[in-house]
Amino acid sequence: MTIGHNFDESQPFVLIVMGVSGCGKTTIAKLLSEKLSIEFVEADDFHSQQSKDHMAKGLPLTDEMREPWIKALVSYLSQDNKTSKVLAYSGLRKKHRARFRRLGMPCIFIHLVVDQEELQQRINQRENHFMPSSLLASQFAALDSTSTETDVIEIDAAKLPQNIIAEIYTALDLRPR
Ligand SMILES: Nc1ncnc2c1ncn2[C@@H]1O[C@H](COP(=O)(O)OP(=O)(O)O)[C@@H](O)[C@H]1O
Ligand SMILES: O=C(O)[C@H](O)[C@@H](O)[C@H](O)[C@H](O)COP(=O)(O)O
Repeated sequence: MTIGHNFDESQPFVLIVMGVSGCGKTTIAKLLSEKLSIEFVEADDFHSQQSKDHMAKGLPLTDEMREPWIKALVSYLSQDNKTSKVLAYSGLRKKHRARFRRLGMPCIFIHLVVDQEELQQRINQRENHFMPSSLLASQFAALDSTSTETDVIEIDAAKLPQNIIAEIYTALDLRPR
């Protein structure tokens, strides 16, 4: 999908790299922030210790538990609408994605799509992270489809990071830097 003609990179914007655990949100969002020279925001840094402990035990968050997390994220982003940011955030729930669209800054979602088998391997290889791969099934169960949302670019993310970045650049019609 190409939404480049609706996207003006000369004005402050928020790019939200989303998807289930292990799809590459942090990896791709960090690369984008470096290439675009804009702030990187990691949604995992906004979880309470209680939520992280809960997930580390193999228990999924409920929407009720996600609520303070979403509030903290939206509150952080709404403090500054003058500088662009790239956020790594799972964005599984449609009603939560809608909250970011009300920030008052153009907001584009990049949904990284990877199959469960590949994700399982990635998560098992990842070190120093609270999220176990046993939560993958519940991640897919919580994921509300993005296919009807016109500001979401769905990217097949089972490829090399540099190829994913190239696809995002094409979809958003970003200037090469
Ligand atoms: N495109 C990719 N191909 C292969 N491995 C990847 C890719 N993107 C990320 N990874 C690896 O998969 C693991 C999960 O990536 P991460 O960026 O932490 O995902 P997320 O933030 O979505 O949970 C990490 O070990 C990372 O190095
Ligand atoms: O890097 C990851 O594995 C995910 O980003 C993960 O840490 C995420 O924060 C949780 O999945 C909690 O949120 P959700 O249950 O809403 O995805």
